[in-house]
Amino acid sequence: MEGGPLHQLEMRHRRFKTQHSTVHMRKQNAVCVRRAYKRYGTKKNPFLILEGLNMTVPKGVIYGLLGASGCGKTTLLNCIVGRKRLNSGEIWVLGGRPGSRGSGVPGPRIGYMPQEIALYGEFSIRETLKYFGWIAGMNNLQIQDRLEFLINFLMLPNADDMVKNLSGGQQRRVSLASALLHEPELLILDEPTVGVDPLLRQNIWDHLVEITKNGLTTVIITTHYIDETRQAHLIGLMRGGYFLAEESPENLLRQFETDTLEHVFLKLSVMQNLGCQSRSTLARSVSNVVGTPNGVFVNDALGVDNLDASDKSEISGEFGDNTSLSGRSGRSGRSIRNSRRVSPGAGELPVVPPQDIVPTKISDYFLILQNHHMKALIWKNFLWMIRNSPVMLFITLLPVAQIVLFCASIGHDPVSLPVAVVNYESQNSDCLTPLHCNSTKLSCNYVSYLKKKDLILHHYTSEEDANESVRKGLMYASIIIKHNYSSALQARMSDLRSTLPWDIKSSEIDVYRDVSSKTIAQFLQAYLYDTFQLFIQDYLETCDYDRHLLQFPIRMEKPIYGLSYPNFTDFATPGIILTVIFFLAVSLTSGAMLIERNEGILERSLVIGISGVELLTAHVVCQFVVMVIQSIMVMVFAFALFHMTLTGSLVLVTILTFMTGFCGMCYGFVVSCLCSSERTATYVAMGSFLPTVMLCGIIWPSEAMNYILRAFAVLLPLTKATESMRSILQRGWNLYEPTVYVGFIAIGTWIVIFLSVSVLFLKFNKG
Ligand SMILES: Nc1ncnc2c1ncn2[C@@H]1O[C@H](COP(=O)(O)OP(=O)(O)OP(=O)(O)O)[C@@H](O)[C@H]1O
Repeated sequence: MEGGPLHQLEMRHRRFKTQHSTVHMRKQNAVCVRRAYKRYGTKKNPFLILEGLNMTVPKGVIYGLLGASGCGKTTLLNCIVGRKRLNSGEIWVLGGRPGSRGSGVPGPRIGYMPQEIALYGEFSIRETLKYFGWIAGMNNLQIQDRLEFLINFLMLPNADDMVKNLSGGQQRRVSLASALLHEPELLILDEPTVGVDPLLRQNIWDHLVEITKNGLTTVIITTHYIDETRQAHLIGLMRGGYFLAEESPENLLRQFETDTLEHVFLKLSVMQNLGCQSRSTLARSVSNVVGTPNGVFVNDALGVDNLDASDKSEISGEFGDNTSLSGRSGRSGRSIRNSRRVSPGAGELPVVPPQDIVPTKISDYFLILQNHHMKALIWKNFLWMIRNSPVMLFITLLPVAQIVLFCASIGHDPVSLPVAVVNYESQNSDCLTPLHCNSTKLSCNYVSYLKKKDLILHHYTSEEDANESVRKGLMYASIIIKHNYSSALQARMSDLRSTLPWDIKSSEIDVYRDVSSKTIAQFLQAYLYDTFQLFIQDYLETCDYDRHLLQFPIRMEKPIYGLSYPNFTDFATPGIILTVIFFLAVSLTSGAMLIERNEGILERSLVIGISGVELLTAHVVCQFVVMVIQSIMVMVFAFALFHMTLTGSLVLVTILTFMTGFCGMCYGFVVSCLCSSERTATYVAMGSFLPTVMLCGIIWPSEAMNYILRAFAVLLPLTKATESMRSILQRGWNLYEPTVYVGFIAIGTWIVIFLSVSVLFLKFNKG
């Protein structure tokens, strides 16, 4: 350096003084991070990752981001690409704030290679690049050109090889190719050279040097191979939530008088650990005025103490200054903690300058779905379904299988019930004479009526033995008929007024039941009553009486709605159809979303510019097709094959079923937003399935429910929809009936609620 220290100080002071607009300067850089604070955990128990970090990446440089595993490099990159938000501080990327309207970030201006492979194993290399190319707005010809170049350059195998069949290193290279494909302005590569052989690693670096030469492309790269970043123009050494240095590799090596960057990092870390030095002192030891390829100056703290306060804050901001004067208050001389858990309230920051207001056109508000995005997403979703066709076939047929099982197994009258009979009058012998008015073996005639009811009768000789068989669980009931049954019954019927108590008692048939199964016990009771009624009316006719004399004197006329003999299947069918369609849509949607998210492809798609609304819409389109097929098949099986009652409009039933499936899809979106793994999503789906079945009046009338629960159950998505469908099916009601349209309104409201929650979640939940 020329001149004395005073001259140098003067020169530097002048240089700093010329910078008037910090915001303007920040926008000139490819990336500019100022006073970034990022914590995980809760406010009470925070885990601080970025602690007042400043970073400046001028345009057209390769920026090597170095730091120990877990120091927060990926977190920083995620904040830069707009996938995570800082707790405080500012980030400028390509002149705008990530995520702000008109910034283009996230968007195709960025090429992002995350640390994970983040690709679909079932797609070929060509299909993978086609998907990302389409999202970036490339046409097929452009994609093909770049594909050929990247396959050769990255030494990839055949373009039609499936990603899952590639080695780990090859998969990483496909991931790198996806980031390089559309030649973005800013390339963010999280450990691209892991598992790559040294020759190819060198080629990759050469390529990065090549593409940054014209100053139009900027690269931020993280790596664990510290010495490979010698080819970077700038290196940021990250430790303890901020940068120990942000310099060119040559300067770091020169200042530390060492041959390897590893040693530089080691020395800086040791110095930081000494803790007695302020960060400005630390930086003073390592920094000097350094020219970057674009002539941008970095990290010079020398002489800044002589500047006035306003200058200091500008300098610390503008120069990616890791001496961070503005963020230094209260931290000077503090040693880095081994555990970076900090007390609540740490990290109070100066006010961040206001964000520029980007003028928005009205058309921006209508441009929610971009054609090339939708084309790529829908194509990708259908391709995924085709590649997973066995699973998709299973999922598509599952509702049909369930409705078939339901129709075949639920709601029918139980048959072949074993019953013990002790007939003391006929001694269990077969009836030799038909029913007639003077019969002395009426009991035997009644027993033959019971046989017609498809009961399996077992004859016993004593009441004790018959009851014992019930006690042992062999029979559902024992029927005991007394010695003089016929004469007692005839006496009872001939003169009601003077019937003796003895005859009343003897004309009764005693039944001992096992009522542990309420349904069976009720059916058996009904069988015995019905059979006896038929028997006694037939008997009356043989004695020339009107058979209606012994009919229960309340007459059930033909029902206004429903069948004369209503069955449980008809009652439960609407709820079962809606529940099956709803919950299969939940599991299909949440599963697809979680696979997309957990395989990392979602993150990647969002960084390249896909919006939450586009993502949801594409899933809705693809899964709606599946749901429509499922619903149509379910209805064909329920109404055409199993002849479930359908008196109303099939169109209304179909629309309601589609809406319910759509509502299930939207709930699936919410579940996938709230759950981090498929296992948790399965628990949530299962956890909501049973309450829905129990509370929505599907298997038992809601009128029988506890009144508080009933008030709550009314609000659930399927309660009103089930009532509505039941009314269409059984009563033949139309849409103008309140019960019917309330069901539609209820399910529509839930669709809006679930969709809004999902869209808001995708929009705002960033880290
Ligand atoms: N979502 C999260 N919730 C809580 N802690 C997290 C979360 N993501 C990351 N962390 C923690 O933050 C720290 C920094 O993680 P990050 O992935 O940014 O580190 P890194 O420097 O990229 O590490 P590596 O080089 O190993 O990839 C780690 O201790 C990690 O466990």
